[in-house]
Amino acid sequence: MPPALSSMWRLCKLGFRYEPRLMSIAFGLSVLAALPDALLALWLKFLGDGVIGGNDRLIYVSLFGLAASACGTWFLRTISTRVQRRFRDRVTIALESHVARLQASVVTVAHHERPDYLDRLSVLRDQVFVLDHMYMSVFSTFGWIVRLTITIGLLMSINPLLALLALFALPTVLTSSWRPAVERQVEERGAASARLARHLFVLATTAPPGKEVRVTGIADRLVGLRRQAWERWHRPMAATRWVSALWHSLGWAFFAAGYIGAIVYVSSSPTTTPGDVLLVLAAGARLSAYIGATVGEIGFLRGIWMDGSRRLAWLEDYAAAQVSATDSPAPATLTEGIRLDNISFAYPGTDRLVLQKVTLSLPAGAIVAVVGENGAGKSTLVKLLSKFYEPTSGRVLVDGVDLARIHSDQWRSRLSGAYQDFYRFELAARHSVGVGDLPRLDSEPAVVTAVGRAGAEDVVTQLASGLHTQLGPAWPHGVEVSFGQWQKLALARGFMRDEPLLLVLDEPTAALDSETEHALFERYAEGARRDTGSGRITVLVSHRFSTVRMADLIVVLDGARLVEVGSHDELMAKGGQYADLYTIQAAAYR
Ligand SMILES: Nc1ncnc2c1ncn2[C@@H]1O[C@H](COP(=O)(O)OP(=O)(O)OP(=O)(O)O)[C@@H](O)[C@H]1O
Repeated sequence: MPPALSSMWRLCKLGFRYEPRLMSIAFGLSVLAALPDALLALWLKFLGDGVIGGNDRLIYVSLFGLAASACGTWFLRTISTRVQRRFRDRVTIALESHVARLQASVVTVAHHERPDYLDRLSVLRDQVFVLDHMYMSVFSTFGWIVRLTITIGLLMSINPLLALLALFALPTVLTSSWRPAVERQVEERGAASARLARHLFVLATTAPPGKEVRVTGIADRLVGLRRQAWERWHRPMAATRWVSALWHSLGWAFFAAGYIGAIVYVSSSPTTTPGDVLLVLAAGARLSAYIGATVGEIGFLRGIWMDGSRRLAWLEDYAAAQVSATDSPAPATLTEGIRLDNISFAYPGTDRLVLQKVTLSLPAGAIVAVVGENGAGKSTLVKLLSKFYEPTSGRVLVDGVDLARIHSDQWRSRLSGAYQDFYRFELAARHSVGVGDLPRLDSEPAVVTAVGRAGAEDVVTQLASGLHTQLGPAWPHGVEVSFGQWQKLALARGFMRDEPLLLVLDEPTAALDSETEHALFERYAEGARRDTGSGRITVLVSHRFSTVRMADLIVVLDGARLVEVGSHDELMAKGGQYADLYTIQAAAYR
């Protein structure tokens, strides 16, 4: 089966899995609704022959048929529309949840960071809300095919040669199935420009970048850049659509010629009855309408819905391919620690190594600080430890077991993290913190403890309803808090789990002043050293040496390589890169 058809078939099966009964009824009704409509030409033939030949029985049969067709069409269409609406509502929710679940199930974060994947995902995100139309399109296409078959059968009952009329419609079928595919290719080629145009629009019109947009006076430039990006997408699209319109017109002109020829041919035959001519006129006219509708529906199917289903199938396959073979459970405690064994890493889709041959032991129970210039690879190291990516070469060993073999979900449930680019969960404050440990989302004592660990009590005290305050001004009774306050709440979220094996703190307090950060980590380090049961390793990325110096082990990265490892005293005594950086920063604070 061609890939587009097989992905559409997968989407049909998905709809059937979620809504088997509604889908079957909606499909059945669509096909049934085709019958009375298609038989109209036959009733007209009976009427014509009955009137001309004075045959009352034929007249009554035709009148009854016409009435039944009209009522049947109306009745079936009304019920079918209602059932379809219900099916579409329900299947849309099911598909949205399916896409959201699939995205979240991908164990790596490459699909959120690679431009080529982002383009596919952005188109899929837009399309998922309209994928329900695909089912309607498939049902309608079947309905139109039933109409077409009956109509061609009726024409052939007058003269088998009239079946050739359908051949005249072939060019329209071809253009309608080929052109949308070409249009989609052009659209996909321009997807990066379309995404840029949308991004620039958001940049120019939303609140977060608002201040900098005004201070820098960049608004006009953004508008200009957006226009250019939009035109880069739109110009080739518009040209492609013009060419499509031209091909469609030529196709239809060819069919019109065949239709006129058929009427002339039938009318000139001596055996033809007036009813036959009426049938050819009605059925021929309907044939063009049916072919137009079938072709239009197939065009839509190919252009939008098949394409959407192909993207969905891609996401399903991608998510499935990311499920690596894991056969080891995550350990309950760490005894030895984590070892990076000759790790090198390049981000997927690139070939520049951002970590090169890093070998390093993080002992169980240790607090490890990672320092280095911007872009040295600190966050990347954290991502590898979190299993957001697999190393390009080398291994991460957790108590001697390759992290690649440890079940990703289990490993994540043993992790905690707070990041510089934290997310603002606009929920009630207690939930915004509580999502850090979902099973205890509603446990207020657990949230209060986490808030205490992060030194965020002052943030909560200032909220009108304390932990019950809704965060985010866009929500009813929602309040805005400062960036630093958001960051403290994010840190509290990272501290929600009581016994993580690995706690990663990737510049989580960059918005706090250095004394507050220092006091916070001093308190944290004391607590962590007392609690030696789980063997928890804390990895802290920071540019502040006053905080870094209290770590048990300091790792210095420079240009993707590990250059120094040791305690503060050891590294100072060595007089290397760490000692230089520490001395410069200490002098600046003096
Ligand atoms: N998703 C990505 N795709 C491709 N390259 C990336 C990606 N993320 C980071 N990089 C590159 O990897 C290198 C290391 O980045 P990383 O974020 O690990 O540095 P860092 O030491 O944490 O820097 P900083 O102190 O500025 O946070 C950088 O050169 C960066 O450009």
